Amino acid sequence: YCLTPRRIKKIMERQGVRGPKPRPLTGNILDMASLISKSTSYDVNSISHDIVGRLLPHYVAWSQQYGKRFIYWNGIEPRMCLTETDLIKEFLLKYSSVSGKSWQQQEGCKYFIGRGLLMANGQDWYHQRHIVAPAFMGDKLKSYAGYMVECTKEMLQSLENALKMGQSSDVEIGEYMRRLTADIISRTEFDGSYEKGKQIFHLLTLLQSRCAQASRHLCFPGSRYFPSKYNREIKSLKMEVERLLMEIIQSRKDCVEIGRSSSYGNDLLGMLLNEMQKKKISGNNGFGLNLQLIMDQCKTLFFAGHETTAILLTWTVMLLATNPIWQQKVRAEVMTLLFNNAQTQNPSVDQLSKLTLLQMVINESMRLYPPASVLPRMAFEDMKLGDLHIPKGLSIWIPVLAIHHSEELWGKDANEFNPERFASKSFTPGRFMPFAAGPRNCVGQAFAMMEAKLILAMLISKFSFTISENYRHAPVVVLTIKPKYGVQVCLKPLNP
Ligand code: HEM
Repeated sequence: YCLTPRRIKKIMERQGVRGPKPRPLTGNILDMASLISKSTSYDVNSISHDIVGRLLPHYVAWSQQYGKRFIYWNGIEPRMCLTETDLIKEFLLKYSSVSGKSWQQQEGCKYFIGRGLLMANGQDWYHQRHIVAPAFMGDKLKSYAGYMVECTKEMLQSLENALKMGQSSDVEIGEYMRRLTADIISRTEFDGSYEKGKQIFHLLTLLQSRCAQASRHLCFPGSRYFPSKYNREIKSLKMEVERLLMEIIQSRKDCVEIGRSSSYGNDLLGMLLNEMQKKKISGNNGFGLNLQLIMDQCKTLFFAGHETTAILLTWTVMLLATNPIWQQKVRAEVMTLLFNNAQTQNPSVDQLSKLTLLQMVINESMRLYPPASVLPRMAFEDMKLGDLHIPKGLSIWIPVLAIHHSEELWGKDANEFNPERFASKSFTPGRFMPFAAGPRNCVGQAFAMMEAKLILAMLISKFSFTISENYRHAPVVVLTIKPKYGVQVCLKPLNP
């Protein structure tokens, strides 16, 4: 904990990479916290997308002082900021097998999502990825569209009801999107046991917020053993989540064992259980899935798969509400291609890939407000990256938000909403990476895109919307980039 970071610091300093002076144990965490609390203490005056200084003030300050490459300390973990796109590409593509999630990241998520795909490393990650990835491809992926359409119809109905019953046409769309994406992932994972799934995910959301609060104290080793209020609550929530998950798993196993069913089911959980059974039969227990890992995977997919998409949808609605011309263009495209000019109520899922304007708007939304604002990865071996020697143990910190807003990479209008920039498909990889890149990119990318397009298309075909006078533009980072006070929009049914 002491000698390795010092060795890393020396190696980097010899290569001209410097940074702010760290304090014992907490490193630069307190400096970052103080800069962020100052920059986010006020709302943004107008709806400006120039948000890097607000959300990453430490990046702005240190890159101005120390240059593009600088090193800072997240507690006892040294992190090097990397913004050069060719080096990022090389790092994510070439070194994915010898880099991964650091001890600190794993420790922060241990009680919450455990060692599922998102937090796994090395061979363990490789085997998990090969089990999970097929669930998000081809026909399997298409089979989830039914859940998405069904849940979205319910959400649209509840929006209509809220408008009928309420005094005003204002709704906070973020809360609707959060509930909708949680419903969708809950059905995709647990199909028939979906109501119990919702209960599990409610507890998991509580667990996530407790872990986030406790992670502020996780800057030094051993802190998770303190019998603090957070740690006690975290343990009891974790036990309750796992008890409910075990109940679902056990009932599936019982059905197969007494011969009532020949498989564990077609949902995500069924697929993981079938895979575990296959491994058992072939006697390959080395990388087989055990029950703890299946539970961790269920939690991981819920965590990684609902909030990110809900945030993407919420910011996209805000952008369309403030850009009526684009809203109209997207509506026209959706009505023609997906709803056959209102002759059908059900969207034709096969046409989703033809919605180019909607895809451009979604891309622009993820460029301006990338749900994952930074990508941290640790080097597990010494490596050569361009002209740099990266020592084992150094974390590479990729500030996705800053790269997405860079004038050098996107031009003078980098902070403006202009979906037209995505009209040509040839944008350099390394400068647009909402889903990361390389072998360790987002496994649910295609699922998220299908879900986002279906939900936005169905919403825009039913309602027109403008931004409410009550909306206060105040993006903040709480794991993802969130609107602090939600996004209030005025909805108007298109066919009252
Ligand atoms: C707009 C929506 C989404 C965004 C922007 C997003 C973004 C990302 C990013 C940036 C990563 C890399 C994180 C890292 O390595 O530090 C990632 C990984 C991951 N995502 Fe997503 N994601 C989205 C939706 C989903 C969905 C819908 C699912 C599943 C249902 C999902 C499951 C995962 C998993 C399991 C990983 C870990 C992959 C691995 O390490 O091999 N994501 N996502």
